[in-house]
Amino acid sequence: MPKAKRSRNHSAAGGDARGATSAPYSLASRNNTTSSSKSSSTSAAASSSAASSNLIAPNTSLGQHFLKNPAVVTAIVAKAAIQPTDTILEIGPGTGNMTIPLLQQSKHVIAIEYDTRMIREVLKRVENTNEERKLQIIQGDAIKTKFPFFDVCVANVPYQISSALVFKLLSHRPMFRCAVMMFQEEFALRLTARPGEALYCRLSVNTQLLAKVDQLMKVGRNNFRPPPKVESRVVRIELRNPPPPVNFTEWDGMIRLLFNRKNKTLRSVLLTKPTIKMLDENMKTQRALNGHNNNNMEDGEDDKTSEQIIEEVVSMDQWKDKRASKLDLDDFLALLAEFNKRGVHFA
Ligand SMILES: C[S@@+](CC[C@H](N)C(=O)[O-])C[C@H]1O[C@@H](n2cnc3c(N)ncnc32)[C@H](O)[C@@H]1O
Repeated sequence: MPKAKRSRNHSAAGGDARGATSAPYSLASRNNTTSSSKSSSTSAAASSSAASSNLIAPNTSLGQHFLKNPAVVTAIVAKAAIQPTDTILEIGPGTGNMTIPLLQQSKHVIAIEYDTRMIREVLKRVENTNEERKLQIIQGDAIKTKFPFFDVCVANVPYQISSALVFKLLSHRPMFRCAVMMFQEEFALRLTARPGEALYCRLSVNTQLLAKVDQLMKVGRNNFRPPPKVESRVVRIELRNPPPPVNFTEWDGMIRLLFNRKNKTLRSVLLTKPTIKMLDENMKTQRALNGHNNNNMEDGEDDKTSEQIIEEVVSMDQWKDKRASKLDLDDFLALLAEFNKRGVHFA
């Protein structure tokens, strides 16, 4: 998987600035032409310029490791199960190795690419083909760009933006059908890691709370040009619909705290001075917002400090000596409900 530094150095991109704004590119609009004037073109023409695209010097600081094995491209696109009516969002099309088959199978592809050299290459590959009118390219940083409506997302992106991209997709609305994404192997395995596994982390629980993730295939480093240092994997992400009935800010506040030291007991993570101070402040704010005698709180709870409440909760048989690294989603949901019921809030 691409392992580049997520550089803010715009000149390193070999293109225009990675600005906060993003700009749409489209050959159809640029040339002011319509698809009907391209009727003699074929899909084969789109693929034929693949060889020339391979001459572009990859900028590895932008994670430019291009998929060079057509069988892998075909397999990834097949896993996306694209319908002819679909709008596809492709993040980081690079020289267009996946963009071309995506265009051939869908109604519309919107690609977000940071490097203008890549954009020119993709546009060149579709010029005068049947696919040209179906492609829209937005130049910019995918993390800063507002995503358009889409049915399916396909992406092979640098490792540095993987986490931000997953979180962006998890909160994207309206819900999309699925995202088929290539990641560095370890990152992909974190997404599906289970309690007790070494890679189980905040990313695992947040992702699994909001989505179903399937490991689809392993992709060896030699399928890329240039080969990255590590192996890659392709996963499918499907958002849970409806989403779980939990306040995500509250949830993530607790998960972040517990996974800071996931192998320590809940007691030793939560009963530290800075944590108690923070939870006391949250409690004061909540009490002020709700009125001191909060009807949702159990009798007598509103006189206790957060330290007392934490002490009581982590002493319960259910939570005694438990560590985040071994708890599953249901455990975390029950723990959060217990704290919230007693007036302890993490947001
Ligand atoms: C690993 S290459 C993949 C290229 C192509 N999809 C393929 O599989 O051959 C990643 C692509 O993402 C682009 N990229 C890197 N950071 C980006 C960002 N923040 N936003 C949008 N595109 C980015 C790179 O310029 C590069 O073209």
